Amino acid sequence: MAVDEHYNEHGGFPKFETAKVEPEYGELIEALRRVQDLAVSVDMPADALKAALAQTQQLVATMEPHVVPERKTPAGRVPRLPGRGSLLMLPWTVEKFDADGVRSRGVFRRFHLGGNGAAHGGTLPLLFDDLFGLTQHAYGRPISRTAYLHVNYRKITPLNQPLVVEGHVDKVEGRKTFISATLKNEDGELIADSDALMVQLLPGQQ
Ligand SMILES: CCCCCCCCCC(=O)SCCNC(=O)CCNC(=O)[C@H](O)C(C)(C)COP(=O)(O)OP(=O)(O)OC[C@H]1O[C@@H](n2cnc3c(N)ncnc32)[C@H](O)[C@@H]1OP(=O)(O)O
Repeated sequence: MAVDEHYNEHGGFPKFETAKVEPEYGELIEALRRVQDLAVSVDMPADALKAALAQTQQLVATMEPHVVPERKTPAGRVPRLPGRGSLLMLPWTVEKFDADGVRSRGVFRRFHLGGNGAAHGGTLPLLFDDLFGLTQHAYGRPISRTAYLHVNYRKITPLNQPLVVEGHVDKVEGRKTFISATLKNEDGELIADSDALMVQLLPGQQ
């Protein structure tokens, strides 16, 4: 791989910068994920519901004064944390980040449930799309936008079982980066695969 001569030209994208956070930040994000797990799992009596509502309203009041613009929040900018500290991203951990590919490991959790014990189909493109962004970044390509993303669902995606996703750049043609990835279980069985086209932004493009 040769680092692209236009690497620093990210169209309208600013340069990605990692964030430094207090130790409690990662714990807070994990606690909020646990709340999400519970929110889709519980069936509470009225008094428990009222207590949970009051506590949640209190939490909102604590957090609300600290809202900042997109690139000021550490969410999504702490690579060592699962999901880079973003509540949107799958809470997976990157274990390989090289020009020849990116690998990430984790589980789909209760709050990713679609039905009948399987992860919601829409959570897989989220996993793949984020991996593709990292993959083209690791390859040395400027930050690009996904033009298309195709997923083949080969097997049911289980919850709470360690899985591994791995992607690599297949080819580059001008502004276009073609990337593919597989999602497997720890026995090496293929659960899904995906391929995508990412297009480098032109100056001023968002
Ligand atoms: C470390 C942190 C990393 C963070 C990374 C963040 C990455 C975020 C990735 C995303 O998820 S972005 C969100 C989802 N994607 C979008 O919202 C993209 C919306 N679409 C667009 O903005 C534009 O359509 C796009 C920039 C992708 C392309 O528009 P352009 O007008 O700049 O390009 P154009 O349409 O001229 O296409 C350029 C080339 O790509 C080809 N192309 C574009 N869309 C295509 C498509 N859908 N299928 C096949 N080919 C396509 C097109 O044919 C052409 O090929 P050639 O150069 O060979 O002629």
